[in-house]
Amino acid sequence: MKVAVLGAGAGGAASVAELVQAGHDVHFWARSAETLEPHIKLGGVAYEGKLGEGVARPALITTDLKAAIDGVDVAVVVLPTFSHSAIASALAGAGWSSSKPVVLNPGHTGGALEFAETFSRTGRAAPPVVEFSTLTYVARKYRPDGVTVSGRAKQLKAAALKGGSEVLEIAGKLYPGLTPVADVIASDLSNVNMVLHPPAAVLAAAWVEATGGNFTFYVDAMTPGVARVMKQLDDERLAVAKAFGHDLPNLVEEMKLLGTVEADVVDTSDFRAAIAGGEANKRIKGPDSLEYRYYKEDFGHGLLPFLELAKIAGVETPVAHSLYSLAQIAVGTDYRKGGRTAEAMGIAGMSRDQVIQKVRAQ
Ligand SMILES: NC(=O)C1=CN([C@@H]2O[C@H](COP(=O)(O)OP(=O)(O)OC[C@H]3O[C@@H](n4cnc5c(N)ncnc54)[C@H](OP(=O)(O)O)[C@@H]3O)[C@@H](O)[C@H]2O)C=CC1
Ligand SMILES: CC(C)(CO)C(=O)C(=O)O
Repeated sequence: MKVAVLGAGAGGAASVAELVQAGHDVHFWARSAETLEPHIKLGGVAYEGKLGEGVARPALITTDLKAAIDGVDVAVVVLPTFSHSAIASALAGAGWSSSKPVVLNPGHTGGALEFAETFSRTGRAAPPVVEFSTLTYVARKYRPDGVTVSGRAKQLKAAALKGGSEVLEIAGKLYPGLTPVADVIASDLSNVNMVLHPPAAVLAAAWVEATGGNFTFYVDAMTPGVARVMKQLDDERLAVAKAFGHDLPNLVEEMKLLGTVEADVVDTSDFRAAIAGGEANKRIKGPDSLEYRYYKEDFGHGLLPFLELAKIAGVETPVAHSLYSLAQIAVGTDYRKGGRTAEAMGIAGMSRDQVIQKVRAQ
Protein backbone atom coordinates (compact mmCIF):
# COMPACT_ATOMS: atom_id res chain seq x y z
CA MET A 1 0.00 0.00 0.00
CA LYS A 2 1.03 3.60 -0.45
CA VAL A 3 1.09 5.10 3.04
CA ALA A 4 1.85 8.53 4.51
CA VAL A 5 3.30 8.25 8.01
CA LEU A 6 2.71 11.57 9.76
CA GLY A 7 5.02 12.11 12.71
CA ALA A 8 8.72 11.59 13.37
CA GLY A 9 8.73 10.95 17.10
CA ALA A 10 9.43 7.47 18.47
CA GLY A 11 6.11 6.07 17.21
CA GLY A 12 6.41 7.58 13.74
CA ALA A 13 9.97 6.33 13.34
CA ALA A 14 8.99 2.82 14.49
CA SER A 15 6.05 2.84 12.07
CA VAL A 16 8.30 3.77 9.17
CA ALA A 17 10.58 0.88 10.13
CA GLU A 18 7.75 -1.67 10.31
CA LEU A 19 5.84 -0.50 7.22
CA VAL A 20 8.94 -0.23 5.00
CA GLN A 21 10.05 -3.69 6.14
CA ALA A 22 6.61 -5.04 5.23
CA GLY A 23 7.05 -3.71 1.68
CA HIS A 24 4.74 -0.70 1.79
CA ASP A 25 5.53 2.43 -0.19
CA VAL A 26 6.03 4.94 2.62
CA HIS A 27 6.04 8.74 2.64
CA PHE A 28 7.50 10.04 5.91
CA TRP A 29 6.33 13.48 7.07
CA ALA A 30 7.10 15.69 10.06
CA ARG A 31 6.33 19.34 10.67
CA SER A 32 9.88 20.46 11.40
CA ALA A 33 12.93 20.36 9.18
CA GLU A 34 15.13 20.09 12.26
CA THR A 35 13.54 16.78 13.27
CA LEU A 36 13.69 15.36 9.75
CA GLU A 37 17.20 16.51 8.89
CA PRO A 38 19.03 13.57 10.57
CA HIS A 39 16.69 11.15 8.74
CA ILE A 40 17.31 12.85 5.41
CA LYS A 41 21.05 12.64 6.04
CA LEU A 42 20.78 8.91 6.81
CA GLY A 43 18.25 8.29 4.05
CA GLY A 44 15.74 6.84 6.48
CA VAL A 45 15.22 5.55 10.01
CA ALA A 46 17.73 3.45 11.93
CA TYR A 47 15.98 0.90 14.14
CA GLU A 48 16.87 -1.71 16.74
CA GLY A 49 14.99 -3.95 19.11
CA LYS A 50 11.76 -5.86 18.52
CA LEU A 51 11.63 -5.01 14.80
CA GLY A 52 15.18 -6.22 14.26
CA GLU A 53 18.05 -3.98 13.30
CA GLY A 54 18.73 -1.93 10.22
CA VAL A 55 17.87 1.22 8.32
CA ALA A 56 14.39 1.59 6.81
CA ARG A 57 14.39 3.75 3.69
CA PRO A 58 11.02 5.36 2.87
CA ALA A 59 10.31 6.56 -0.68
CA LEU A 60 9.97 10.17 0.47
CA ILE A 61 10.98 12.18 3.55
CA THR A 62 9.43 15.62 3.66
CA THR A 63 7.98 18.48 5.68
CA ASP A 64 5.60 19.26 2.80
CA LEU A 65 2.25 17.75 3.81
CA LYS A 66 0.74 18.06 0.32
CA ALA A 67 3.66 16.14 -1.18
CA ALA A 68 3.49 13.56 1.61
CA ILE A 69 -0.16 12.73 0.99
CA ASP A 70 -0.04 12.94 -2.79
CA GLY A 71 -1.27 9.65 -4.26
CA VAL A 72 -1.32 7.69 -1.00
CA ASP A 73 -4.07 5.22 -0.08
CA VAL A 74 -4.04 5.91 3.63
CA ALA A 75 -2.58 8.36 6.15
CA VAL A 76 -1.27 7.08 9.46
CA VAL A 77 -1.07 9.71 12.20
CA VAL A 78 1.57 8.70 14.74
CA LEU A 79 1.69 11.78 16.92
CA PRO A 80 0.96 12.80 20.50
CA THR A 81 -2.81 12.99 20.69
CA PHE A 82 -2.79 16.68 21.65
CA SER A 83 -1.83 17.31 18.01
CA HIS A 84 -4.82 15.45 16.49
CA SER A 85 -6.89 18.56 16.08
CA ALA A 86 -4.03 20.46 14.39
CA ILE A 87 -3.26 17.58 12.04
CA ALA A 88 -6.95 17.18 11.14
CA SER A 89 -7.10 20.86 10.10
CA ALA A 90 -3.80 20.58 8.25
CA LEU A 91 -4.95 17.49 6.34
CA ALA A 92 -8.23 19.13 5.41
CA GLY A 93 -6.29 22.19 4.22
CA ALA A 94 -3.91 20.04 2.20
CA GLY A 95 -6.86 18.49 0.35
CA TRP A 96 -7.18 15.09 2.06
CA SER A 97 -10.12 13.26 0.46
CA SER A 98 -13.24 12.61 2.55
CA SER A 99 -13.22 9.03 1.30
CA LYS A 100 -9.65 8.01 2.15
CA PRO A 101 -9.00 6.47 5.55
CA VAL A 102 -6.94 8.06 8.30
CA VAL A 103 -5.46 5.78 10.97
CA LEU A 104 -4.75 7.26 14.40
CA ASN A 105 -1.96 5.18 15.93
CA PRO A 106 -2.85 5.85 18.67
CA GLY A 107 -6.22 7.59 19.04
CA HIS A 108 -6.22 7.08 22.82
CA THR A 109 -9.42 8.44 24.41
CA GLY A 110 -11.64 10.36 21.98
CA GLY A 111 -9.12 10.59 19.12
CA ALA A 112 -11.41 9.58 16.28
CA LEU A 113 -14.22 11.79 17.56
CA GLU A 114 -11.95 14.83 17.92
CA PHE A 115 -10.26 14.27 14.57
CA ALA A 116 -13.59 13.89 12.73
CA GLU A 117 -15.12 16.86 14.53
CA THR A 118 -12.18 19.17 13.66
CA PHE A 119 -12.06 17.99 10.05
CA SER A 120 -15.78 18.50 9.55
CA ARG A 121 -15.61 22.00 11.05
CA THR A 122 -13.54 22.98 7.98
CA GLY A 123 -16.75 22.48 5.97
CA ARG A 124 -15.84 19.11 4.43
CA ALA A 125 -17.14 15.69 5.38
CA ALA A 126 -14.76 13.83 7.68
CA PRO A 127 -12.95 10.82 6.18
CA PRO A 128 -13.22 7.35 7.73
CA VAL A 129 -11.11 7.45 10.89
CA VAL A 130 -9.67 4.36 12.53
CA GLU A 131 -8.30 4.70 16.04
CA PHE A 132 -6.05 2.40 18.04
CA SER A 133 -6.42 2.31 21.82
CA THR A 134 -2.69 2.86 22.23
CA LEU A 135 0.51 2.96 20.17
CA THR A 136 1.57 -0.29 18.50
CA TYR A 137 5.03 0.08 20.10
CA VAL A 138 6.97 0.78 23.22
CA ALA A 139 9.62 2.96 21.64
CA ARG A 140 12.08 5.75 22.34
CA LYS A 141 14.28 7.89 20.12
CA TYR A 142 17.67 7.74 21.83
CA ARG A 143 19.32 9.10 18.66
CA PRO A 144 17.91 11.74 16.31
CA ASP A 145 17.91 9.48 13.25
CA GLY A 146 16.78 6.27 14.89
CA VAL A 147 14.45 4.44 17.21
CA THR A 148 14.75 1.70 19.81
CA VAL A 149 11.66 -0.49 19.94
CA SER A 150 11.36 -2.46 23.19
CA GLY A 151 7.80 -3.64 22.59
CA ARG A 152 5.40 -4.37 19.71
CA ALA A 153 1.75 -4.80 20.75
CA LYS A 154 0.46 -8.32 20.19
CA GLN A 155 -3.26 -7.54 20.31
CA LEU A 156 -4.46 -3.97 20.08
CA LYS A 157 -8.03 -2.68 20.16
CA ALA A 158 -9.19 -0.68 17.16
CA ALA A 159 -12.46 0.82 15.97
CA ALA A 160 -13.60 3.04 13.14
CA LEU A 161 -15.86 6.02 12.71
CA LYS A 162 -17.36 5.62 9.22
CA GLY A 163 -16.28 2.85 6.86
CA GLY A 164 -16.48 0.14 9.57
CA SER A 165 -14.97 -3.24 8.80
CA GLU A 166 -13.65 -2.16 5.40
CA VAL A 167 -11.30 0.49 6.78
CA LEU A 168 -10.42 -1.64 9.80
CA GLU A 169 -9.25 -4.27 7.35
CA ILE A 170 -6.95 -1.73 5.69
CA ALA A 171 -5.55 -0.74 9.09
CA GLY A 172 -5.07 -4.42 9.96
CA LYS A 173 -3.04 -4.97 6.79
CA LEU A 174 -0.67 -2.22 7.88
CA TYR A 175 -0.52 -3.26 11.52
CA PRO A 176 -1.16 -6.99 12.08
CA GLY A 177 -2.59 -7.82 15.50
CA LEU A 178 -5.58 -5.48 15.63
CA THR A 179 -8.64 -6.58 17.56
CA PRO A 180 -11.70 -4.75 16.22
CA VAL A 181 -14.10 -3.67 18.98
CA ALA A 182 -17.76 -2.66 18.76
CA ASP A 183 -17.23 1.09 18.58
CA VAL A 184 -14.77 3.88 19.32
CA ILE A 185 -16.06 4.24 22.89
CA ALA A 186 -14.72 0.73 23.57
CA SER A 187 -11.32 1.63 22.09
CA ASP A 188 -11.36 5.03 23.85
CA LEU A 189 -11.84 3.32 27.19
CA SER A 190 -9.14 0.74 26.48
CA ASN A 191 -6.45 3.41 26.50
CA VAL A 192 -4.03 2.01 29.07
CA ASN A 193 -1.98 5.21 29.40
CA MET A 194 -4.96 7.03 30.89
CA VAL A 195 -4.80 4.67 33.89
CA LEU A 196 -1.11 3.81 33.87
CA HIS A 197 0.33 7.33 33.97
CA PRO A 198 -1.81 9.73 36.08
CA PRO A 199 -1.46 8.04 39.51
CA ALA A 200 2.35 8.10 39.62
CA ALA A 201 2.49 11.37 37.67
CA VAL A 202 0.62 13.03 40.55
CA LEU A 203 1.85 10.98 43.51
CA ALA A 204 5.51 11.04 42.40
CA ALA A 205 5.54 14.66 41.18
CA ALA A 206 8.03 15.72 43.87
CA TRP A 207 10.35 12.87 42.86
CA VAL A 208 10.13 13.99 39.22
CA GLU A 209 10.94 17.61 40.10
CA ALA A 210 13.70 16.69 42.54
CA THR A 211 15.53 14.20 40.31
CA GLY A 212 14.53 15.16 36.77
CA GLY A 213 13.03 11.70 36.39
CA ASN A 214 16.02 9.69 37.54
CA PHE A 215 14.01 6.66 38.58
CA THR A 216 12.15 3.94 36.72
CA PHE A 217 8.53 4.93 36.27
CA TYR A 218 7.05 1.44 36.07
CA VAL A 219 9.23 -0.18 38.74
CA ASP A 220 10.53 2.35 41.32
CA ALA A 221 7.38 4.51 41.21
CA MET A 222 5.02 1.53 41.10
CA THR A 223 4.77 1.52 44.90
CA PRO A 224 1.95 -0.19 46.82
CA GLY A 225 0.12 3.12 47.34
CA VAL A 226 0.38 4.11 43.68
CA ALA A 227 -0.85 0.66 42.67
CA ARG A 228 -3.88 0.97 44.98
CA VAL A 229 -4.83 4.34 43.46
CA MET A 230 -4.33 2.89 39.97
CA LYS A 231 -6.60 -0.04 40.77
CA GLN A 232 -9.40 2.30 41.92
CA LEU A 233 -8.96 4.47 38.83
CA ASP A 234 -9.15 1.35 36.69
CA ASP A 235 -12.38 0.27 38.41
CA GLU A 236 -13.84 3.67 37.46
CA ARG A 237 -12.78 3.12 33.84
CA LEU A 238 -14.47 -0.30 33.80
CA ALA A 239 -17.65 1.17 35.31
CA VAL A 240 -17.86 3.88 32.64
CA ALA A 241 -17.26 1.27 29.92
CA LYS A 242 -20.04 -0.87 31.38
CA ALA A 243 -22.42 2.08 31.30
CA PHE A 244 -21.73 2.31 27.56
CA GLY A 245 -22.38 -1.44 27.18
CA HIS A 246 -18.78 -2.68 27.10
CA ASP A 247 -17.25 -5.35 29.34
CA LEU A 248 -13.56 -4.56 29.20
CA PRO A 249 -10.62 -6.42 30.69
CA ASN A 250 -8.85 -4.77 33.61
CA LEU A 251 -5.62 -2.83 33.13
CA VAL A 252 -3.31 -5.78 33.74
CA GLU A 253 -5.33 -8.09 31.48
CA GLU A 254 -5.28 -5.40 28.77
CA MET A 255 -1.51 -4.99 29.17
CA LYS A 256 -1.11 -8.76 28.89
CA LEU A 257 -2.88 -8.61 25.53
CA LEU A 258 -0.59 -5.78 24.47
CA GLY A 259 2.48 -7.64 25.75
CA THR A 260 3.60 -5.05 28.30
CA VAL A 261 2.67 -7.46 31.13
CA GLU A 262 4.25 -10.89 30.77
CA ALA A 263 2.04 -13.69 29.42
CA ASP A 264 2.64 -15.97 32.43
CA VAL A 265 1.21 -13.52 34.99
CA VAL A 266 -1.66 -15.27 36.77
CA ASP A 267 -2.73 -12.80 39.47
CA THR A 268 -4.12 -9.94 37.38
CA SER A 269 -5.36 -8.14 40.50
CA ASP A 270 -1.79 -7.53 41.71
CA PHE A 271 -1.14 -4.40 39.64
CA ARG A 272 2.20 -3.67 41.27
CA ALA A 273 3.85 -7.03 40.60
CA ALA A 274 2.37 -7.46 37.14
CA ILE A 275 3.28 -3.99 35.85
CA ALA A 276 6.71 -3.76 37.48
CA GLY A 277 7.54 -7.20 36.04
CA GLY A 278 6.88 -6.17 32.43
CA GLU A 279 10.08 -6.45 30.38
CA ALA A 280 9.14 -3.84 27.73
CA ASN A 281 8.55 -1.00 30.21
CA LYS A 282 10.97 -1.94 32.97
CA ARG A 283 13.84 0.39 32.12
CA ILE A 284 11.76 3.42 31.13
CA LYS A 285 12.75 6.44 33.23
CA GLY A 286 10.43 8.87 34.95
CA PRO A 287 9.33 12.09 33.21
CA ASP A 288 12.09 14.72 33.18
CA SER A 289 9.69 17.48 34.30
CA LEU A 290 6.02 18.33 34.70
CA GLU A 291 6.09 19.39 31.05
CA TYR A 292 6.42 15.78 29.87
CA ARG A 293 3.54 14.22 27.93
CA TYR A 294 2.45 12.09 30.91
CA TYR A 295 1.37 15.41 32.48
CA LYS A 296 -0.01 17.04 29.35
CA GLU A 297 -1.43 14.37 27.13
CA ASP A 298 -2.66 11.81 29.67
CA PHE A 299 -4.70 14.48 31.46
CA GLY A 300 -5.90 16.92 28.76
CA HIS A 301 -6.38 14.13 26.21
CA GLY A 302 -6.81 11.19 28.59
CA LEU A 303 -8.54 11.85 31.87
CA LEU A 304 -10.41 14.90 30.54
CA PRO A 305 -12.26 13.04 27.75
CA PHE A 306 -12.71 10.16 30.20
CA LEU A 307 -14.38 12.51 32.70
CA GLU A 308 -16.56 13.89 29.90
CA LEU A 309 -17.69 10.36 28.96
CA ALA A 310 -18.24 9.47 32.64
CA LYS A 311 -20.44 12.55 33.06
CA ILE A 312 -22.51 11.62 30.02
CA ALA A 313 -22.85 8.06 31.36
CA GLY A 314 -23.78 9.33 34.84
CA VAL A 315 -20.97 7.37 36.53
CA GLU A 316 -19.16 8.77 39.60
CA THR A 317 -15.37 8.96 39.14
CA PRO A 318 -13.89 10.49 42.32
CA VAL A 319 -10.35 9.15 41.82
CA ALA A 320 -10.13 10.43 38.25
CA HIS A 321 -11.48 13.81 39.42
CA SER A 322 -8.96 14.05 42.25
CA LEU A 323 -5.96 13.18 40.08
CA TYR A 324 -7.13 15.56 37.37
CA SER A 325 -7.62 18.47 39.79
CA LEU A 326 -4.28 17.93 41.54
CA ALA A 327 -2.41 17.67 38.24
CA GLN A 328 -3.95 20.92 37.02
CA ILE A 329 -2.74 22.71 40.14
CA ALA A 330 0.72 21.10 40.17
CA VAL A 331 1.31 21.76 36.49
CA GLY A 332 -0.35 25.18 36.66
CA THR A 333 -2.63 24.72 33.70
CA ASP A 334 -6.25 24.48 32.66
CA TYR A 335 -6.57 21.23 30.73
CA ARG A 336 -9.85 22.31 29.18
CA LYS A 337 -8.02 24.98 27.17
CA GLY A 338 -7.08 23.13 24.00
CA GLY A 339 -8.02 19.87 25.70
CA ARG A 340 -10.30 17.10 24.52
CA THR A 341 -13.57 18.38 25.92
CA ALA A 342 -17.00 17.00 24.99
CA GLU A 343 -17.29 19.96 22.62
CA ALA A 344 -13.99 19.14 20.92
CA MET A 345 -15.23 15.56 20.46
CA GLY A 346 -18.55 16.78 19.03
CA ILE A 347 -20.61 15.16 21.79
CA ALA A 348 -21.46 18.16 24.01
CA GLY A 349 -25.01 18.07 25.34
CA MET A 350 -25.58 14.51 24.17
CA SER A 351 -27.10 11.72 26.23
CA ARG A 352 -25.39 8.35 26.55
CA ASP A 353 -27.73 6.87 23.93
CA GLN A 354 -27.07 9.71 21.52
CA VAL A 355 -23.32 9.18 21.85
CA ILE A 356 -23.74 5.46 21.19
CA GLN A 357 -25.90 6.23 18.18
CA LYS A 358 -23.35 8.72 16.85
CA VAL A 359 -20.37 6.38 17.11
CA ARG A 360 -22.22 3.39 15.64
CA ALA A 361 -23.72 5.26 12.66
CA GLN A 362 -21.75 4.22 9.58
N1 LIG B 1 6.55 5.96 22.73
C1 LIG B 1 5.87 5.02 23.35
O1 LIG B 1 6.44 4.02 23.81
C2 LIG B 1 4.41 5.14 23.50
C3 LIG B 1 3.72 6.19 23.00
N2 LIG B 1 2.36 6.23 23.11
C4 LIG B 1 1.65 7.34 22.50
O2 LIG B 1 1.91 7.37 21.09
C5 LIG B 1 1.87 8.71 20.62
C6 LIG B 1 3.15 9.04 19.90
O3 LIG B 1 4.18 8.88 20.82
P1 LIG B 1 5.69 9.20 20.50
O4 LIG B 1 5.94 9.03 19.05
O5 LIG B 1 6.49 8.45 21.49
O6 LIG B 1 5.74 10.74 20.85
P2 LIG B 1 6.97 11.70 20.73
O7 LIG B 1 6.97 12.53 21.94
O8 LIG B 1 8.19 10.94 20.39
O9 LIG B 1 6.53 12.60 19.47
C7 LIG B 1 7.08 13.78 19.31
C8 LIG B 1 6.85 14.25 17.89
O10 LIG B 1 5.55 14.78 17.77
C9 LIG B 1 5.64 15.92 16.96
N3 LIG B 1 4.53 16.87 17.21
C10 LIG B 1 4.12 17.35 18.38
N4 LIG B 1 3.08 18.20 18.20
C11 LIG B 1 2.85 18.23 16.86
C12 LIG B 1 1.92 18.92 16.04
N5 LIG B 1 1.02 19.74 16.55
N6 LIG B 1 1.98 18.71 14.71
C13 LIG B 1 2.89 17.90 14.17
N7 LIG B 1 3.81 17.23 14.90
C14 LIG B 1 3.77 17.38 16.23
C15 LIG B 1 6.96 16.55 17.35
O11 LIG B 1 7.37 17.33 16.28
P3 LIG B 1 8.64 18.30 16.40
O12 LIG B 1 9.81 17.40 16.24
O13 LIG B 1 8.47 19.24 15.29
O14 LIG B 1 8.56 18.93 17.74
C16 LIG B 1 7.84 15.34 17.59
O15 LIG B 1 8.56 14.96 16.45
C17 LIG B 1 1.60 9.56 21.87
O16 LIG B 1 0.23 9.76 21.93
C18 LIG B 1 2.06 8.68 23.02
O17 LIG B 1 1.43 8.94 24.23
C19 LIG B 1 1.66 5.24 23.71
C20 LIG B 1 2.28 4.15 24.22
C21 LIG B 1 3.70 4.00 24.12
C1 LIG C 1 5.94 3.08 28.45
C2 LIG C 1 4.63 3.03 27.78
C3 LIG C 1 4.80 2.26 26.53
C4 LIG C 1 3.65 2.25 28.67
O1 LIG C 1 3.18 1.09 28.18
C5 LIG C 1 4.05 4.34 27.53
O2 LIG C 1 2.92 4.42 27.67
C6 LIG C 1 4.68 5.52 27.05
O3 LIG C 1 5.85 5.65 26.99
O4 LIG C 1 3.90 6.39 26.72
